[in-house]
This record gives sequence, C-alpha cells and structure tokens, in this order.
Amino acid sequence: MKPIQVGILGIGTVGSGVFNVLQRNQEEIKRRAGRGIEVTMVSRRNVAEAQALVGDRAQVVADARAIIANPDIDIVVELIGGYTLAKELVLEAIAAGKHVVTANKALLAVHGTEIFAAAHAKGVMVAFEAAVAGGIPIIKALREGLTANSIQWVAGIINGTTNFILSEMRDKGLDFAVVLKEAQRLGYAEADPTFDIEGVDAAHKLTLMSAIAFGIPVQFDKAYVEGITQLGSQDIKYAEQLGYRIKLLGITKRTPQGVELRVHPSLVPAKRLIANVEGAMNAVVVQGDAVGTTLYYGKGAGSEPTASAVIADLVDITRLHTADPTNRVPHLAFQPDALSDLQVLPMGDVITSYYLRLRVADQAGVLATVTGLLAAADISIDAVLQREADEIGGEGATQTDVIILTHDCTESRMNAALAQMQALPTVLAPITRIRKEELA
Ligand SMILES: NC(=O)C1=CN([C@@H]2O[C@H](COP(=O)(O)OP(=O)(O)OC[C@H]3O[C@@H](n4cnc5c(N)ncnc54)[C@H](O)[C@@H]3O)[C@@H](O)[C@H]2O)C=CC1
Ligand SMILES: N[C@@H](CC=O)C(=O)O
Ligand code: NA
Repeated sequence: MKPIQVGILGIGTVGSGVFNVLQRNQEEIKRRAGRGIEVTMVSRRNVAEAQALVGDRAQVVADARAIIANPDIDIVVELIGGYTLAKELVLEAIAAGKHVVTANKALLAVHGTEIFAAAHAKGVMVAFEAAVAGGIPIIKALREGLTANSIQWVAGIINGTTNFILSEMRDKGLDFAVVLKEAQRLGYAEADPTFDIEGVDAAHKLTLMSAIAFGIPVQFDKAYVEGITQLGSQDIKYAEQLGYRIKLLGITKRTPQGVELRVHPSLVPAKRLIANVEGAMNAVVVQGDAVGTTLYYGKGAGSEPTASAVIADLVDITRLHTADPTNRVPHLAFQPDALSDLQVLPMGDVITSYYLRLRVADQAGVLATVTGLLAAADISIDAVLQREADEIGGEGATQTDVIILTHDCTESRMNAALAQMQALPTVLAPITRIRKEELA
C-alpha cells in the first residue's frame, strides 16, 4: 500500500525531531501502522534552513499553504505555534479534508471548540498528544485508558521550563534569569518564554486535560493562572525545612460546586513521587474512582520526546483514517453532543491550605496580632515557624520572617485575611502566599 503522506508546517525543534525519528524508525513504525508514513513536504519561512534539516528527502517550501493545497498530502502537522496563522492553517487544512496533528496547546486551549467542531463536521481527525506533557501519552491515557472512570482530579507538573528553573535554583543556587536562558538554549521554552514562567503554557495544557477528564468544553479564559516569577529562593528553602517542595502545578478537580481549573506554585509534601520530579521532566497524577491514583512521568519538552507524541498521533490516524468517523475516539473523549455543563469554579471559591511568609518587625506581640487576625477569620493554623533574626539579617536585625501553614479555607476568606495582615504597620513587605496541596 502507498505510504501515508505527511506535510509539516514549521520545521523547527519539534518538526526536525519528527522528521528524524520517522526516518530512523520507519520500518518498525510501518509494522505498527500497517503502512509506511512519509514526510514528503515541509515548510519553513527560511527554505535554506529547512533544506539543511531534510536534504533532498522532502520537498521544502516557504509557503505553508502549498502543503495544504497538495492533494497528495493526507496529514498536515502544524508545528508553527501561536494563535493566528496556526489557526488559519489548521482550519484551512480541515476544510481541505486533511487530518491534522498539532503540538500547539495555545491554539487548542483558546480555539479548540471551533477547531474540533470544524473537524467533526468534516469527518477528519485533529490529534494533539504532543500538546500536553510532550512525550508522555497522557491524552491517550485520559481519553482511552481511563475511560471507565469518573475522574476526580488531575494534577501535574506540565511545564518543563519552570520545573527546570525551580530545580536548578534549589540544587545549584543559580539565578532565575541564568536558568531560563539555559532552558531556551535546550529548546524547552516557548517562543515567548513569559508563557512558561507566568504559568500560561501550563494553563493551556491543563485546560485540555480538564476538558478530556470531565467532558467540559475547553475554557482557557476561566483558568486561574499564576507563574513562578514572584517566588523567592527563601521560600524554596523554608518549604524544604518544613518537609515540602515547591512545584508549579496545574490542578483540575471536580467538586459538587464546579470544576477547579488552576495553575500556581504549590507546596507538595517532599515524600510524594511528584515532588521529586526534577529538571525538565513532567509528571501527571490522575485520580479515578475505579483505578485510584495513577502517575505518568516523562519528558514534557524537547525535540525527540515531543516528536514521539506527534508520531504516535500519525500512527493512530494511519490506522483509523478509513474508519467511520462516528466510530473514532471523540476529540475530547466525550461525544460532542454529550458534554457536561459543569461550570468552572471562581478562584475565590476554591478551598486549599496555605503557606504564608510575612516579613515583620522583630518586636513583641507581632506574631500574636497576625495569628489573632487569622483566628478572627476562622482560619486555623497548622504550624508556625519563626526564623531567627540572624538567619535573615545578621546579629541585631530588626526584621524577621514568620512562616505560617494553615488548614483549609476558601481563597476569598484567605484574601480578606491577607489584606488585613498586609495593612499592619509591623508587616514590612508584601506577604508571600503559596497554596499547599497534599495530593493524596
Ligand atoms: N519545543 C518543545 O519542547 C515543545 C513544543 N511544543 C509546541 O510545538 C510547536 C512548535 O514548537 P517548536 O518546534 O519548539 O518551535 P520552533 O520555533 O523551533 O519551530 C517553529 C518553526 O516554524 C517556522 N515558521 C514560523 N512561521 C512560519 C510560517 N509562516 N511558515 C512556515 N514555517 C514557519 C519557524 O521558522 C520555526 O522553524 C509550538 O506550538 C510549541 O508550543 C509542544 C511541546 C513541546
Ligand atoms: N515550553 C514547554 C514546552 C512543552 O510543551 C515546556 O517548557 O514545557
Ligand atoms: Na503528551
């Protein structure tokens, strides 16, 4: 049988990985897929750069639309990234009856509803395993492997760049900016790295997992997003002393009031496996009512790990493209007409426990005032740690750090208490608040 013909729009870090792995493992992939899979066209604005990657083994074009217009191309792989052009190209490819594979989580988290609807109407597949946690087959696991379950929550380290930064800051005492540059050099970071460090990339991925886990539409605009730029190295150190690690987590949880959808730094008990996921590695914990807790671990970024997921999608499409579209696995795991109307919970209604760090004047009565405000707000305290003055400011320092771990309360109640504490004249700097997750 004639090989399936693939065109890559945007051959860069991931695209070159796809090209190389497909070449290297072509025989084995063919035995799995039932027929060969060949990249016959690639596009990149700079044709010479693309030619340097593929030689004469594929046709190189500057105009991505030339690939979509080619009737011989069966599958279009979108690896340009971004929202605007990528959206146009994906919709044009669908309209031309091509199946689409993309690693573009930003695109699907924001425009997924429109794109999946267009694909459904046209009877083509849009596959996106690479868009969440790179090489980890988490989409497959959530959509197919765990299909018997009522999924209760999903929590993950789903941004390699930020996990790399946090690990290197903790282990080597390196500066944030230095480690970010290294993550960019290694090909982990997004074209705009603020997406990584501000939590946006993780929120894109979480939005997709949430939709698949709970059968709700993709709703990136409802996600609570907080990155790691405000984290201080002293919080990483204090967390360690208290038996926790700080990780940027994406958490989505089903509650009777609605679905939680939030990305923020979190204290995780150091004894949890996920707390020990280091460097650019990703990990996702999924809690299902039947299966219990499951954990998925692997490389969430980089050329060949991400290519691994893109190629898995190419094989799936090769196996399934002749199947009746109604018999295929739905894009978001649930049938499009059976999505739930569960609402995303406003962040103020989310219940968690907290780590608070207050830089206060080192004088009698300060701690009592602060804990009194928490008690008045009905927020109970789990532990209090006061750093000795010489640990933060040397002998005779007039400031000290008070660290408080609280029990559960709503975010809105904590916000009100924080505003009161912040207004105290003895609180000398903005209070650090980090949410705490037991993940058990
Ligand atoms: N790098 C990684 O580890 C991962 C990346 N992704 C996603 O994969 C996608 C691609 O990422 P990378 O390969 O890292 O980016 P990249 O920047 O290395 O590659 C993108 C390529 O597209 C080309 N391009 C830009 N505009 C074009 C146009 N109009 N026509 C043709 N080519 C054009 C660029 O020249 C570049 O070579 C993004 O959506 C990214 O979020 C997903 C998972 C991991
Ligand atoms: N920038 C992303 C790349 C993969 O999605 C990350 O750092 O995880
Ligand atoms: Na994946």
